[in-house]
Amino acid sequence: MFGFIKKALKKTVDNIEENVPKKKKYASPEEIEELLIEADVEYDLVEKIVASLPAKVNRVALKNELLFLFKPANAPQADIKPFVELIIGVNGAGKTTTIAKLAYRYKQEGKSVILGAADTFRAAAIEQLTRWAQKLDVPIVATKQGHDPSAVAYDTIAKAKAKNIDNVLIDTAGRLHTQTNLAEELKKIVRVCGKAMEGAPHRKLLILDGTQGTSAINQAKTFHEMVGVDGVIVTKLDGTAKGGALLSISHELQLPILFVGTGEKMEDLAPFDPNEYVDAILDAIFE
Ligand SMILES: Nc1nc2c(ncn2[C@@H]2O[C@H](COP(=O)(O)OP(=O)(O)OP(=O)(O)O)[C@@H](O)[C@H]2O)c(=O)[nH]1
Repeated sequence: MFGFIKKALKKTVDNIEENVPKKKKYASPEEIEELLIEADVEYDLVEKIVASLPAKVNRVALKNELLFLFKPANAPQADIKPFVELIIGVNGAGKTTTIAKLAYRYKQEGKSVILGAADTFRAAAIEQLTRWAQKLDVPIVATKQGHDPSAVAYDTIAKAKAKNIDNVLIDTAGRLHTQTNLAEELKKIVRVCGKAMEGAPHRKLLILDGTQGTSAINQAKTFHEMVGVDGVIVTKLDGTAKGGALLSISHELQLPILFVGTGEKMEDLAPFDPNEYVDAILDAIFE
C-alpha cells in the first residue's frame, strides 16, 4: 500500500519544488509560508501555522505541527452487518467512481457488496453505476429515473439483509433544482435507511473533488450542515497541484479524511495516512 499517496502528490510536490528554494536542513517561517501557499493551503491557516514557528524550523517540528491538523478516523465497527454507507457530494466530484473503488476494496477484503442507485435524478447516474456493478460483478438495486431515491435506499438495505450481504453502498444525487430540495431528499434518505435497519446509515461519506483545492470546503460545509458527514474522501489527488488543500479541508471541517483517489481505475483508492502525506510534502523542501 505504501507510496500511493506520495505518488498521487507528484504534481503538488513538483510545483513546490519549482517555486520554493532548494532543499535544506532548516527553513525560515517565510519559506514555510511559501511552501504552504504553493500547495494551496488556505491563507488563514498558513498564517496560523507560521505564527507558531520559531525563526529556524526543522523538519520534525514542522511535521508535528502539520500532523496536529488532522482529525484521526475512528475505525468502523466491525460487527455491523450489513454496514451501510451513504455516498454524498456534488455531481462530477467522483462519487460513482469512488463507490466502485470502495466496492472493489471490500470485495478484495473478502466481503460481499451491494450497490444502491439512489441518484434517481439523472438516468446517466443510474446507468453509470449499473455498468460498474456489472464490471465488479456485484448486485445493484436500481429503478427508473425520477423514482423515489429513499425507496431505492430502503430496498437495497432490505436486499442486503435478506441475502446476508456485508456492505451496502448507496449513491445519492448531487444536484437538484434547489439546495432545499437536495437537503430534504438527503434527510429523507437518511431517515428511511434508519427504518430499513436501525442505526443505518452507519457512515455518511462526503466525496470532494481534490482538483478544486480549498474551494471544496464551503461545499463540504453545506453537506455537513444538511446531514452530518462522518468522513471525507478526496478524489483526483493525482490530478492536481493543490494537494496541500487537504490540510485546510481536514482542519476547517474537523472531519477525518478516510481515503484519497489516486487515479481513475478501481484499484486507485488509498487509505489516507497523514504521516505519509505530510512526509511527501516536506520532502519538497527539507533534506
Ligand atoms: N485522475 C483521477 N480521476 C478520477 C478520480 N476519481 C474520479 N475520477 C474521474 O472523475 C470523473 C468524474 O467521476 P464520476 O465518478 O463520474 O463523478 P460523479 O461524482 O459520480 O459525477 P456524476 O457521474 O456526474 O454524478 C470521471 O472521469 C472519473 O474517472 C481520481 O482519483 N483520479
